[in-house]
Parts: sequence; C-alpha cells; structure tokens
Amino acid sequence: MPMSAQPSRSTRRISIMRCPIIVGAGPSGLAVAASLGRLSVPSIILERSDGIADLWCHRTYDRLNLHLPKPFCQLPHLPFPAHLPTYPSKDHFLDYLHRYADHFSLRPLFGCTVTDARFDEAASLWRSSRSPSSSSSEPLTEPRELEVVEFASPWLVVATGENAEPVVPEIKGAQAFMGSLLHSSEYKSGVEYRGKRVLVIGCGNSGMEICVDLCEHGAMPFMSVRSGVHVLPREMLGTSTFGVAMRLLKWLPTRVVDRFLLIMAKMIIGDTEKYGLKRPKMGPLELKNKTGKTPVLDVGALSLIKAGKIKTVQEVRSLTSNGAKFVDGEEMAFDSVVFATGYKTNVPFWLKDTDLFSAEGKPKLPFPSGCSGENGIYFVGFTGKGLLGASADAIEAALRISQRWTSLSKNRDLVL
Ligand SMILES: Cc1cc2nc3c(=O)[nH]c(=O)nc-3n(C[C@H](O)[C@H](O)[C@H](O)COP(=O)(O)OP(=O)(O)OC[C@H]3O[C@@H](n4cnc5c(N)ncnc54)[C@H](O)[C@@H]3O)c2cc1C
Ligand SMILES: NC(=O)C1=CN([C@@H]2O[C@H](COP(=O)(O)OP(=O)(O)OC[C@H]3O[C@@H](n4cnc5c(N)ncnc54)[C@H](OP(=O)(O)O)[C@@H]3O)[C@@H](O)[C@H]2O)C=CC1
Ligand SMILES: O=C(O)C(=O)Cc1c[nH]c2ccccc12
Repeated sequence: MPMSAQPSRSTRRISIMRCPIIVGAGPSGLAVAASLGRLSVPSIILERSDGIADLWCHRTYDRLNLHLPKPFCQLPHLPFPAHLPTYPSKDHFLDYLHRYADHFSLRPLFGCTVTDARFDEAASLWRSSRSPSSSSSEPLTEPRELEVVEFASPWLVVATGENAEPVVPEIKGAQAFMGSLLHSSEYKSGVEYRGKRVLVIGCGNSGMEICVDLCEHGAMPFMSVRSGVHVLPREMLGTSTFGVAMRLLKWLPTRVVDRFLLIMAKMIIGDTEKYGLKRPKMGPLELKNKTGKTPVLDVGALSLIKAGKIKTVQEVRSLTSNGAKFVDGEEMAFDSVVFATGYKTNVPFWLKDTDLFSAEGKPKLPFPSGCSGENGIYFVGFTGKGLLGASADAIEAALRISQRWTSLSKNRDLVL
C-alpha cells in the first residue's frame, strides 16, 4: 500500500507506508500479519525467499514432524484440522501454513531481502532497505550492491527467526576432506547414504533425528558429542512431556519441574550417560530458559544408540582427507560429514543503530518488557520458546500496534 513512490536519480526508490512492515514470512511473520488483520490493521510482509515458511519448505529434512503436539504449534486464530495426527508431519504443517496465509489473505512480497533497517529519528520512521533479487541460499553476511528499494513506516516487526542462518564451525582440515560436507539444513534424506559411514557433528534434535534417518536408510551414523545434552522421552504419563511440563510449571518452580522430568526420564529411557550422552548440570527447562539450548525429545535415537546402530563419538579435533580425528586422539574414516551444529539469527547484520539486539542475535531483554515497541519496533519469535512463544509474541505485538494505529487514525496525525 505505497503512499508515494519517489524514484530518485540513483538506484534508491522509497515507498512510505502507513502500515506496519513485517520482515519474514515464516510462522512468526504470518501470525503477526493475521493478528493485525483481525484488528483491521493492514500490514506488508517482506520475505527474502520465493514463498512462505522458507525454513520448513526448503531447509528441513523429509522425515521431520513437529515434536510438540498440535495445540502447542498452531498459530493464533486458526487451529490445526482435527484429522491431523498429534504430531503433524512437515507437509501437514506446510499445508496448514498455506491455508493460514490464504485464510487471512496474506500476500507477502517475495524475493525481498531486508539488508538494512534503521530508525530515522527526525521522521520517526523505520527505514528498511531491501535488495530485490537475492535468495535464501545466499547467507546474509556480506553487503550487496544491488538496486535498493526503501520502505519507511512507523512500525517495524522483526520476524526473521532464530534459525535464519546455519552455524558451521571452522574445523581444521575441512578443506582437505574429500567426502561431502553439509549442514543439517541441507540434509533431506538418508536415501543417498546407504552403506556409507556418516559423521554427524552435534547431538541436538537435528543431529539425533538425522542419525535415526541414516539408520533407517541403511547408513552407518556416528554422532559427535561435544558437551552433553538432556534427552527426554517425547511422552510420559500417557501424554506429551512438553504438555506435562507446561501443566506442572503453572504450579511449581522450574527447578522442581526439571527434577521431576529427570526422574521420569531416568525411569523411561534409563541413564543416558552410559551411552556417551552426559547430562548438563542445569536441568532441561532451566537450561532452555537461560541459554536457549533445547532438550532433545527422543524420536527413536536413544534405542538405536543402545543397540549400537548409532555410535556416539567424541568431539572432533580436525578433519582429514578421508575422515576425522577426535579429541581423544582416535582417527576414523567417513564418507560424509553432516554439521548438525545449529543456527543463528541474521538480525545484527541488517538492523542498524539499535542496541536492542546482542551481537549473538538475541533481543537483550525478553519480550514484551524490553522489546516492547520502543519507537515502533517489535520482535516476534526470538524468545526461544518455539511456535507457542512466537504466537504469544504475535498476539501481543499486534495488540500494541493496533492501539497506536487506532489513535493515529483517529487523530489523523500520521503526517508522512
Ligand atoms: C528443524 C526445526 C524444527 C522445529 N520444530 C519445531 C516444533 O516442532 N515446534 C516448535 O514449537 N518449534 C519448532 N522449531 C523452532 C521454531 O518454532 C521454528 O523454527 C519456526 O519456524 C520459527 O518461525 P519464525 O517465523 O520465527 O522463523 P522462520 O520459520 O525461520 O521464518 C523466518 C522467515 O524470515 C525470512 N527471512 C530471514 N531473514 C530475512 C531478511 N533479512 N529479509 C527478509 N526475509 C528474511 C526467512 O526466509 C523465513 O521465511 C523448529 C526449528 C527447526 C530448525
Ligand atoms: N521438530 C523437531 O523435531 C525438531 C526441532 N528442532 C529444533 O531446531 C532448533 C535447532 O536444533 P539443532 O539444529 O539440533 O541445533 P542445536 O543448537 O539444538 O544443537 C546444536 C548441536 O551442535 C553442537 N555444536 C555446535 N557447535 C559445535 C562445534 N563447534 N563443535 C561441536 N559441536 C558443536 C552443539 O553442542 P554443544 O551443546 O556442545 O554446543 C549441539 O549438540 C532447536 O530449537 C530444536 O529443538 C530441530 C530438529 C527437529
Ligand atoms: O523445538 C523447538 O525449537 C522449540 O523451541 C520448542 C520448545 C520450546 N520449549 C521447549 C522445551 C522443551 C522442548 C522443546 C521446546
């Protein structure tokens, strides 16, 4: 809904918007736009990819299912269809997101990578520049020289996700390794690894599940564990572990709930330390809250580890031409290496002149208290609380924006 388009002699074009600008058309961005729409506030979504939910569509493996039950993963104002299983598949989730976008008539501008956004104090506007032709396969780490289109708006909603870019550690010898090297976001299926020895670095949910997939396709996975991990059964007491934890947290402090979860985990899956999976000192929920490290909800890896079909190995010291050396000095041959080493945001790269985000890409203060729309900026989906947290942020941000929107519309003082 551009109010005025003012092409300049240079390659900069400016569109001044009356409505909020949302960066990212993943679940968070869609949820804010839908929540705003229900409050009669229009918005515009800028998305770098060529469709919605790029992470789910292009950067996840085939066998992925939601690991929390449906009620914890649905977006605001539109429940999952009743016929879906408790843990919908990736395709179910993508179908749901497309239906969600249709239902709320959300039409993001695709192929728009926001490469710079800053607050213009004089005009009280957020100026966001986007390059029109970049794709998600290009990491947002280098400035680009392209035609720049600028949007200016009193509101900027940052919804680019905690998983915007892969983290690939620099490991000595990686250049010399002759097999394939990939990040978990590029891994699709074990079908091409049959009979191969695959080193999976990292033992989070991605690493564990990729190992299960490799096993199921007749490959030999080795999972490198650096510091340790909390593995919890996906279900306990006949229901989801996450659901149990959420209910207990209403009455009990996190540490007590953690103690309960660990006792139950020990009863159900046994002592994981025996299999090379040391438990961190801090409990699983406290660790998630304090560091963002998500516990593994077991979808079959543990029994394969116990059966010796997934082998746990030590931290990698270096890669060699045909394998890896580990910190204990052992050396092994591998055909492929999968880095299941996690993700980072790209916000610090493009959001300028603000101290709201740390260099590691986290909002400095938890939403809504810290990033509560000061100067009209909102962060949605950055509290490490998955889709449930993103939905809560979206509802809150939409409410706050709509209050200001209504007062500005009434007073007609939005002079741009
Ligand atoms: C493999 C995996 C499985 C997960 N499973 C679950 C689960 O079962 N339950 C759960 O609650 N949570 C889960 N999560 C965590 C989280 O809920 C999801 O990552 C969810 O997709 C987050 O939504 P989002 O919209 O915040 O981010 P994203 O889904 O990452 O969407 C962000 C969007 O912003 C776009 N973008 C990024 N940078 C720019 C830019 N500069 N300009 C324009 N567009 C940009 C991206 O292309 C993307 O489309 C999972 C995460 C991963 C990685
Ligand atoms: N729905 C689902 O089933 C799934 C959900 N997810 C979610 O996606 C998010 C990302 O998960 P995931 O991709 O597993 O990433 P995580 O960040 O959860 O895990 C990364 C793993 O890589 C290890 N690692 C990181 N850097 C290095 C390094 N330099 N050397 C050695 N090891 C390293 C970490 O070890 P260390 O602890 O030592 O740092 C950790 O084991 C999580 O929130 C997760 O819950 C992911 C997959 C499936
Ligand atoms: O899967 C994810 O990435 C999530 O963030 C979901 C999630 C939020 N809080 C949790 C606590 C335990 C396990 C998963 C989650």
